[in-house]
Amino acid sequence: MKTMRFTTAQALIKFLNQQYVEFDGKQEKFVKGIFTIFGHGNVLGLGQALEEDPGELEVYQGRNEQGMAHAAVAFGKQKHRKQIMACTSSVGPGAANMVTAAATASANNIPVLLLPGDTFATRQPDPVLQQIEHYHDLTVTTNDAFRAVSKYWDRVSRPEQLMTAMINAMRVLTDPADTGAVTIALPQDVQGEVYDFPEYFFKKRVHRIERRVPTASDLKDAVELIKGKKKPVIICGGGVRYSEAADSLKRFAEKFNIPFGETQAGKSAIESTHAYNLGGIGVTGNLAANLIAKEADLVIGVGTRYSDFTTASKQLFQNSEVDFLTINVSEYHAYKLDAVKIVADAKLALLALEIELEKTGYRSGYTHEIESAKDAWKAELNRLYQVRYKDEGFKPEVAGHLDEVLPEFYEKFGSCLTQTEVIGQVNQLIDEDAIIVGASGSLPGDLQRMWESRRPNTYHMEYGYSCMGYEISGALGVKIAEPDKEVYAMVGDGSYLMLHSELVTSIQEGKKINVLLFDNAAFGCINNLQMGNGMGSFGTEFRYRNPETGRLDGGLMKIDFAQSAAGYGVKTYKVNTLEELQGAIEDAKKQTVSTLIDIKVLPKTMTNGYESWWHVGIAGTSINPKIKEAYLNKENNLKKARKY
Ligand SMILES: Cc1ncc(C[n+]2csc(CCOP(=O)(O)OP(=O)(O)O)c2C)c(N)n1
Ligand SMILES: O=C1C[C@@H](O)[C@H](O)[C@@H](O)C1=O
Ligand SMILES: [Mg+2]
Repeated sequence: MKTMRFTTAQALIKFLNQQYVEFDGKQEKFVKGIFTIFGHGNVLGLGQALEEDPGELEVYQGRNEQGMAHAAVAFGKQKHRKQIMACTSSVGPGAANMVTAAATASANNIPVLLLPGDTFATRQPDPVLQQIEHYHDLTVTTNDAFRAVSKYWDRVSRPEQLMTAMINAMRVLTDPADTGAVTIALPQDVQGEVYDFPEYFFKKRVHRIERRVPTASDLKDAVELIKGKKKPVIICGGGVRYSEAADSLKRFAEKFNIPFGETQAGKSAIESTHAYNLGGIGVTGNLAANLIAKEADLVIGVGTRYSDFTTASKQLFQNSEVDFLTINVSEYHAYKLDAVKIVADAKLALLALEIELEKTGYRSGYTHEIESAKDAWKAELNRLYQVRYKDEGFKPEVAGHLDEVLPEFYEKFGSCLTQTEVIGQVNQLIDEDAIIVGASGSLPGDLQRMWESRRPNTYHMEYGYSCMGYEISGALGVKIAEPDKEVYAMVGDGSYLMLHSELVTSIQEGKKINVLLFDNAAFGCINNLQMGNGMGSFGTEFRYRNPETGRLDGGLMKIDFAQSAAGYGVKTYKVNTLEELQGAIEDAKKQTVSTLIDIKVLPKTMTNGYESWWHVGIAGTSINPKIKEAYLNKENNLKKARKY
């Protein structure tokens, strides 16, 4: 047996360079690059290996481990899981910082390879700097925290373990039904230990991403179910994008006269103008999709996990005859809601189902309903585009909570922009093929409802974990994936403050991203949530501590985000009017460096719900009658919801 003498870290880098995926006959390198933040836990092992011979891996320098790992997740998502980035961190806090991003990857089923440094396998110098000593179990380290958020977890305590660890890592990363974060913990001494690896470990490996074929019996059951239904609705989930099944779904919808709603992950698989595209569905869905869903007698979920946001906590579908048909490559998701299942790749399943259903001459019973629902939403959308603060009798979309704050905000910030008019303008002004990136706050709701995707795969929303701080990191990852397109991070002030460190990395790399920062001086959506359920405004507006009350009910905090980002070398703009917004977006397009547009938007001017409900934990008893009322309301809605 021929062997090659390498350290564990050198062998790992050599191995990663030899991994390919094949999808529909097309081969591509699987690992594009690696984000690094070096510390004592990885610099002399993995760092040395990368300095000596990175192969074709592009080596990036992150700013915050969570940020860089989120950039890697966004890269994998935008690449539809056909190519990934790896991330290496030091031991202890560097590793812990990646745990959140691992969770984001696993919640969204997006592949990412995380390589945190670990404490010494030999234990000789213990406790090393940043080691937590668990007196009851010396094998437990910070990296065990990744177990709860990874789809595969391993610790390489001897160099030869690297081989089985990495083969399993690749198995999970390339499995469409079970992909997510893969964490391989690397003790710092082991990274530098030498071993004679068999040459065959480094041979080129091609991992075929198989399209699972639907079975004849699954198809038969599905056809039987559909045949008896008059008002089916399709849910277009993220699986449609990952399986590249958009054309098949379009044809299926057209042929059988079946409308479809979009989840956050599925949105922009098909352009918004398509006659059967109802737009966003669920808690953050629009009027058209939710009206049709309410009446539907069959829900056909394609590549969806049926999250609470998609099903409005299982209360959206009110037709007493409603049944579920699920097409999903994952058996786990297919089993939900007692659905009739086709456990298969979305594209193959839709193609096969089309053939079988066509034989029956099936066509749904819709006549004018799809068009009427779309027209009603179009009229509402036009109204939202034109919500102007200065109009007489102005009432914000989320009215009756903090109406008095609007004049206060206007006076202090000098802006009378509403969030819905800004979104409308941005939608018109940016290029058709530009990609928007979002994750948290009120924007995902507004965008799922209001955003018109003109080109496929231009809507990138992380709403499996809805992790604040993803937006800017994610925009960097998307830009690395699609360098020729303009990328816009759509971010609230709260989320921007939580994490925007990779904005500096975008400057360093010359990877231009555009930040559209919606500053409403609040954790706005959470303020809506608490006040909408009977609470007061508590801990969610950005106000100074008031010495008179001792509470956070002083004046609003006005932050000059543009000025802070300018210090990084970002081209910035301050926007208080629609004219300024237009000018800023046009100018930003001409820039080669990253840009940030600091947009002051009036609180409470985001969209409100349409025909939907969200099950949230409300206090069962309180001295506040409004909370009692909210609790009763919850109980009533719960009666209308499926139990599981
Ligand atoms: C990491 C993380 N922490 C907490 C939350 C809970 N959370 C969701 S939205 C939100 C406030 C977002 O505020 P902002 O970004 O300003 O958006 P807005 O709702 O004001 O539009 C919070 C705290 C979260 N989603 N992610
Ligand atoms: O708690 C939350 C409420 C949602 O409205 C928001 O979009 C999301 O970020 C979140 O975490
Ligand atoms: Mg905010």
